[in-house]
Amino acid sequence: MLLRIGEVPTLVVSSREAARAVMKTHDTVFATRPLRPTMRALTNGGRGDHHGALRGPLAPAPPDHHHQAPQHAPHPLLPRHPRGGGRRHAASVRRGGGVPRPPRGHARAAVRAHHGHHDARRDGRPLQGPRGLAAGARPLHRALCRVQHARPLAVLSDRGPAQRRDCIEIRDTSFRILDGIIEEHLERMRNGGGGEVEDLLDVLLKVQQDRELATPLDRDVIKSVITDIFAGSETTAPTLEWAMAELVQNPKVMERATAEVRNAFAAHGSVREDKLEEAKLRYLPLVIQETLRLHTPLPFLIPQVGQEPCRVLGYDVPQGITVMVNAWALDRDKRYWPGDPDAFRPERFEAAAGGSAADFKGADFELLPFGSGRRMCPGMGFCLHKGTSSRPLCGAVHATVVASARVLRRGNAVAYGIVGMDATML
Ligand code: HEM
Repeated sequence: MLLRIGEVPTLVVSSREAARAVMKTHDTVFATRPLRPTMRALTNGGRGDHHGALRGPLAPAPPDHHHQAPQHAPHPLLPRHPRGGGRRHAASVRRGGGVPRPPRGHARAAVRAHHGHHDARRDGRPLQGPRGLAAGARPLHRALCRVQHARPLAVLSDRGPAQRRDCIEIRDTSFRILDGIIEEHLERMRNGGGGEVEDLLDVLLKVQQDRELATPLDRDVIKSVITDIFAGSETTAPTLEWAMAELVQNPKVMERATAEVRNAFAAHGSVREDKLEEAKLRYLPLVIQETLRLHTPLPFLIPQVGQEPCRVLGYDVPQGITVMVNAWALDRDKRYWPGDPDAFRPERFEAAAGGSAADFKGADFELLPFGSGRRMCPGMGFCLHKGTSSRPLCGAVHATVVASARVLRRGNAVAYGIVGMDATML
């Protein structure tokens, strides 16, 4: 379907075949995000992306960047891609070889960083070390929220100079706060770190000082990476909320999930995140998968733009056209989800009972909560927790749903949902 959004010709893709054509067959043609003037203002010219640090959620990358991206070199801050060893991660590479895996602590620091700003009680503290939210984190959080709110409009349209001025002000505010925090960190590092806990920014600054990086991380890139990681909570948090809401509204699903969790953790007396793997949960991952299907946080994924003319399912697609994959429609299409696509039914993924074998890792084009291809979500690995079942668990989401089963037992679901959601994402 061809739409005009304002003056932007936009191709909307709503079938599995068309999604495969765009995201797999012509992956390199559509590997770029549109960068209109408003988005350019908000993202400082899309800089976070051009340097291949952590791909910017709504920022474009030149296609050659993706062509050159090494196939097996995940970024030091990103966990490996669960299928394909990180091949989709655009990465900064050392000259003459792939990036060695960082010590485990670095990955943990990065993961914690993503969630830490939500709650000082947890030990995340992404940018503030052990001082938690004491100094600049609250203003930073506010500033980054403004960035997140400005992004969807900026990626879709240009509404003129006033919108651009707003975006520049929003960007400058967040960058100014980040500059202050970076200076504090550098000062601390110069003084030997004072034995404080290493956080995400420490990791980034250390990577920056690695002179062998072929694509250097400059300060603007670091600021963009941090902004991007915060953006990840815009998808994780609603997924959690929907998982809770569906559990509350579907007592049978709740009963089965709760029974599984109680049973698995009976020996421990309480739910423990560090025991998730050995708990061998099988039903709860299906609850999360069904939540991602029915409430996919980015219903049109993130727009891409064609770099050269091509043919998609026999149709000529001109260069420069914006493409949006309608994941929302795919998720509700009776061809792929027979019978009751609107119903919340985790059992539909029970392969042993004849259910769908589709998963959300980008190979099944009817289920694309994390997208697919070169621009697939690089944060998926942050959310995944490799379970012992054949399906991956969604780590952050999973841990919260598990924890909620405990709280729900006390009949406190709503209070938990409202008060505790962000605080317990990890
Ligand atoms: C439930 C959790 C999440 C969902 C459902 C999700 C979904 C998505 C989707 C659909 C895309 C666009 C993919 C495409 O166009 O093919 C995307 C891109 C992206 N996501 Fe996520 N995401 C999640 C969590 C995260 C987290 C935790 C992070 C960061 C730590 C993150 C960072 C990014 C980035 C940087 C991009 C842009 C990739 C690019 O443009 O190349 N996401 N995400």
